[in-house]
Amino acid sequence: MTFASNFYLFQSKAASWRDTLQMGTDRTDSDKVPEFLRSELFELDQHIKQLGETLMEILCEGLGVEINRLKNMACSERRHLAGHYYPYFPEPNRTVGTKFHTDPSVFTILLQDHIGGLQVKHGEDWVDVKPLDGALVINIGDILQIMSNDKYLSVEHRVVANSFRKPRISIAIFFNPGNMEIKYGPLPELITPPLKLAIYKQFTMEDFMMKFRSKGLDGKSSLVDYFLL
Ligand SMILES: O=C(O)CCC(=O)C(=O)O
Ligand SMILES: [Fe+2]
Repeated sequence: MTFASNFYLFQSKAASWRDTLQMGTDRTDSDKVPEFLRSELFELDQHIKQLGETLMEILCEGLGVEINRLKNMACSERRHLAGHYYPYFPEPNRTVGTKFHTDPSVFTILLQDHIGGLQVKHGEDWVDVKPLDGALVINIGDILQIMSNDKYLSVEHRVVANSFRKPRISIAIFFNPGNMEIKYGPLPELITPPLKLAIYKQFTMEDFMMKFRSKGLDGKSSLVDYFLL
């Protein structure tokens, strides 16, 4: 479990105006998770896992691959929660809530409250993702972009600094692959030369995490670019 107010506070040009509490929700038995919230977190995680796996089936259907393909590659096995708290900031043009980035995950399930501030890049424009009561936002992440060989593209997004007089709260749950032994990359059944060639190389999650840590939270993925063939 970690608590931080920036991705890399000392390397970033601007500090993100937020505090973030992060924890792996697939390891709620760990003594790193305070005992008083272990059972609630476990219950939340069961629901999230089920929802994530249903989404994976739908995404596999969209790709035209066997519906359990992503699940069988352990894509629902690592679940990581980030609880963000964006305090009121009186000069919203001077910094951001969360700098623009794509999520490195397979995908992310995001719950935002009614304050708003999340934006996605559409062409050259930033478009507000307006809060909708009871709705969850699903962000495609870099790993799914690579596994789908660019059929699904990871979404560039950011959060503007919160100029409302109340704090904004959001909860993101990242789904990450959990198998450290196998290689990830474009699913072979999507590659049918000479018409469809693989765009990315195969890599282990260790390679991927090493690259992610060295890159930081910075713009549209040099992370996916790094794995281009
Ligand atoms: O706070 C939000 O709405 C988005 C947070 C986010 O993009 C992230 O945690 O990766
Ligand atoms: Fe994100």
